[in-house]
Amino acid sequence: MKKQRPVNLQINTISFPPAAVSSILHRVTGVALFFALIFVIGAWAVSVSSADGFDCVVQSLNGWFGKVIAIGTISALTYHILGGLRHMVMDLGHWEELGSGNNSAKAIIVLWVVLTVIAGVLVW
Ligand code: HEM
Repeated sequence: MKKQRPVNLQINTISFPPAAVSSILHRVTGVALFFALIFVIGAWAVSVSSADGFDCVVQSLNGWFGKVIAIGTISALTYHILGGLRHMVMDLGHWEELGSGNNSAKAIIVLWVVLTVIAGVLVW
C-alpha cells in the first residue's frame, strides 16, 4: 500500500478568504431571491385582487412572520446587488488582485450588514 495516501479535507478547519465568502454569499442570496420572489409575486397578486386581499397582505406584513420574510428578502436583494456591482467593477478590470479583491469583498459584507440592520429597524 502507498505510504503517502491522500488525506481527506477537513471542511471545518478550512478558513475561506473574504472573496470566497463573498462569492458563496452571492450565489446563496441569488437562490434565496428566486424563492423570495414567490412570496413577493404572491403578495402582489393577492394585494391587487381586491380590497380584502390588500388588507390581508397588509395584515400579513404587519405580523412577525411577514416582517421576517420582508427583512430577509430586502437583505438578500441588498447583498446580491452589492455583489453584482462588485462584479461589474471587476469586469471593468479593477479589484482583481488578491489584496483589493479581498478588501472589496470585506467592504460589501460590512456594508450589507449595516444596511440589513437599518432595513430591519425600519421594517420592524
Ligand atoms: C430577483 C432577482 C435576481 C435573482 C433571482 C438572481 C439570481 C441569481 C443567481 C441564482 C445567481 C447565481 C448563479 C450561479 O452562481 O450559478 C446569480 C448570479 C449573479 N447575479 Fe443575480 N439575481 C437577481 C438579481 C440580480 C441583480 C439586480 C444583479 C445586479 C446588481 C445581479 C447580478 C448577478 C451577477 C453579476 C451574478 C454572477 C455572479 C458570478 O459570476 O459569480 N443579480 N443571480
